[in-house]
Amino acid sequence: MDAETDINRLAAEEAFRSFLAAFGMKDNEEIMDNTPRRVVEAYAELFTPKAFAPTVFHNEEHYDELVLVRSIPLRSVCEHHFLPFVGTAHVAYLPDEEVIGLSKLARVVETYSRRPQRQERLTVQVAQWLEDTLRPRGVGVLITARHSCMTLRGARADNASTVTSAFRGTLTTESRYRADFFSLLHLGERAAETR
Ligand SMILES: Nc1nc2c(ncn2[C@@H]2O[C@H](COP(=O)(O)OP(=O)(O)OP(=O)(O)O)[C@@H](O)[C@H]2O)c(=O)[nH]1
Ligand SMILES: [Zn+2]
Repeated sequence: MDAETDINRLAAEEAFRSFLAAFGMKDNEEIMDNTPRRVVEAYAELFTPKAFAPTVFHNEEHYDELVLVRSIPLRSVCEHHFLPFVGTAHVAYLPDEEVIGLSKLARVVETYSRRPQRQERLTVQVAQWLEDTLRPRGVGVLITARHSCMTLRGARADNASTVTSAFRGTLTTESRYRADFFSLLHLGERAAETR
């Protein structure tokens, strides 16, 4: 997957300097001199995906149960307030002819997180990427996240978290695989509780 961010840093810094001035911060030298550069660098980092190759292997063992990578850390920025949302993604698929390098499931979550996002879109993009890249028999993605725009400000709903999911193929059509997906997730939660 290609990295495709093109940022005009100087223009962004100038714009943020104007933003700070409009907030009445003109007299603070440190803020006016250095903060715009730091903020631009911070958002540039948050919005620059790393390119990666989706390594796949022939499924010579005919492995035909779910592969689930649990608890992939997720950090993104909401497109509405440009504030972070942070959480966890669980990504599963039912292989057909090929299996994918496990780390690629974490990398795809990271890639789609590195842009202004909406949790629903991120969830669907990860599921669709896996569907398009691997042509598996099924896909399941579940994301849980806390949005700081609704915990730190606004509604200030401190502990509220949002759960979204996307399914493809057999995870949509066959209840057995959907049930497996959730039971594997819960197994993980119970194991984590006993640690
Ligand atoms: N569906 C969805 N909504 C989101 C996401 N991230 C933030 N939002 C919401 O986007 C909405 C923007 O609503 P507005 O009414 O335009 O903004 P606002 O006045 O700042 O709203 P409040 O947050 O309620 O103060 C808010 O309800 C946010 O909670 C997301 O990933 N998905
Ligand atoms: Zn928001």
